[in-house]
Amino acid sequence: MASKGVSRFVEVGKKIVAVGRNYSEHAKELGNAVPSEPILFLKPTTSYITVGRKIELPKGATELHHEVELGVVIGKKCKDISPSAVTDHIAGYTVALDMTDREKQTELKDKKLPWAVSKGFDTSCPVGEFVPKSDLTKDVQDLGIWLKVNGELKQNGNTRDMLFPVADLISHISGIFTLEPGDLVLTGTPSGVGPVTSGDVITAGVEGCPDIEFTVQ
Ligand SMILES: O=C(O)/C=C/C(=O)CC(=O)C(=O)O
Ligand SMILES: [Mg+2]
Repeated sequence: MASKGVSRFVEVGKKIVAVGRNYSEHAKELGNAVPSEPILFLKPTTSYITVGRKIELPKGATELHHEVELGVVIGKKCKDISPSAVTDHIAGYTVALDMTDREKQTELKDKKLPWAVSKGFDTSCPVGEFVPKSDLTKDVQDLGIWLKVNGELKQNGNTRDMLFPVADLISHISGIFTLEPGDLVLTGTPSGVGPVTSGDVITAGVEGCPDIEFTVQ
């Protein structure tokens, strides 16, 4: 468990819950309406990799997209908790990528099918070092969040622009899925998502967390 400080990396618990379209500019750049409640999906824990591993292109993928996200690591069981109780249930934070096979996702969306295949393939959830919440000196809703591909800035946002802030998200999720210690919540990506290909180097950061670097195999 990350909260026990065994590893400097996040050691993901039983699940990764991801939030979609949580920044209006990102919802709009993909031609989607701004949601009226959080859109949730799950990524398998086998999608999780830490620094040193490579992101693998899923078989047949022609449009693998980067999405940088603030990751929230759960510290205490959350079931039906109120927004005001959320901070007490968080262990800490990390930088995460929600790698997405965008062509596959579009195909699935068109057929009104779930996104799992496009979001949950092996290596689709690169994650950085664990930052205990006590080490984050800034407001979690005022953190710069950015991503570069081969040194070129592609995403540059701020967590203040989340449609549903972390406290509301975790409270909402806890009414549906019980969150357990070590579970990781990906809080959505700001605008600027785009393709990467074999050999590309992705660097990304969230203010207050160590930057990450991953190469696409
Ligand atoms: O609806 C779409 O076309 C795409 C949505 C996403 O990929 C959602 C996210 O994962 C996100 O906003 O972070
Ligand atoms: Mg995402």
